[in-house]
Amino acid sequence: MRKPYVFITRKISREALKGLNESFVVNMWEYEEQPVPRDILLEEAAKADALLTMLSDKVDLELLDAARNLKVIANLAVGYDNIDVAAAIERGVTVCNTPDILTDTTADLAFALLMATARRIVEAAEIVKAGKWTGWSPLLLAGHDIHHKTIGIVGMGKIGETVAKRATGFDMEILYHNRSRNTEAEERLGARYTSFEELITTADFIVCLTPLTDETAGMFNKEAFQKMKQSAIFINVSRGAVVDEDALFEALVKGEIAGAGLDVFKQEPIGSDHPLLTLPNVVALPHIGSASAETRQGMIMLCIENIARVLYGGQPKTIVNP
Ligand SMILES: NC(=O)c1ccc[n+]([C@@H]2O[C@H](COP(=O)([O-])OP(=O)(O)OC[C@H]3O[C@@H](n4cnc5c(N)ncnc54)[C@H](O)[C@@H]3O)[C@@H](O)[C@H]2O)c1
Ligand SMILES: O=C(O)[C@H](O)CO
Repeated sequence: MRKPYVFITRKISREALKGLNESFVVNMWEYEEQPVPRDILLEEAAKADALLTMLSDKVDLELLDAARNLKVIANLAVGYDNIDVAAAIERGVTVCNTPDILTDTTADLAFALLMATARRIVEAAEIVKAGKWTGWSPLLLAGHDIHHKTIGIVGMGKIGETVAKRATGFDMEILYHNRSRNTEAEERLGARYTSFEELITTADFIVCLTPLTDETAGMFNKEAFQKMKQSAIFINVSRGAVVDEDALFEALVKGEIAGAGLDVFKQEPIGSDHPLLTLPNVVALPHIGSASAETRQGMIMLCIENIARVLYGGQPKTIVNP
């Protein structure tokens, strides 16, 4: 009998594959930093019973139509905007993601990015390393306070709520906007539900943690930035396409908002000549929200477990139900 074929779209440790190797034929793209080229992905998908994909792999109609044997896609991310989930389900393909396991790690990064942007940590560290620190002075690199300010979280799901928990330690007032009320966060963390409009006009820190959907694409546009306080700091750890980046650049240049901390971009990797990267009040990170060694290892093992479960005819641990 033919052994099921599993294709992994990025290099991961051979050690992690032990659980799959016994029963399945496993192949992987042997590069850690380069995504698998589209033509190879399509060829592999055509043979695969299971794919372990990255958020940079587009799983669209073309791929799904080529993937006649495909039973499961395990995406190494909680976000699954790179996958046409409806089309996959229609073809009987199970789609899995990695929720929960990355929640605390991503919330840590979101809060670290907020702090780095508010307190100008990256700028300050660069000045010291470049030998440009000429001495202490009263307003040298004076940033914005975080404690006792108002944080507004757009997308109060698992990570949003965990960022809110961190904000309580800084005595912050917590506002949130979500598709539905999160009464647990209201009771446990004292968070207050507001409209999107109220949140963006009153918060000192606006943190986006929604998934990327048709509804959220471009939600942070020119109008939204114009409504924010001039002292507001915008943090995005969701997906780049929730932001109109030209509008964000304009808002920063015109002083309509005070700064931005961005872990994600519309085009990844962002070009080194992108206008946003020229601004000192932008802290830009290379999509590292969940990137701790422990969490990434946990995400990989969860994907492998999901693949094995589906190929053995069972239910995955974490399934995407849009
Ligand atoms: N930068 C990173 O490395 C990184 C890491 C993990 C997750 N993420 C992103 O963060 C997102 C959230 O992850 P999560 O685990 O908290 O997911 P989640 O599903 O628990 O939370 C998402 C929340 O967003 C809300 N939401 C959806 N559409 C909305 C809208 N139009 N307006 C307001 N709220 C809306 C949902 O109701 C939900 O509460 C992921 O989808 C992913 O895109 C990024
Ligand atoms: O959606 C996700 O999980 C991130 O973007 C990567 O961890």
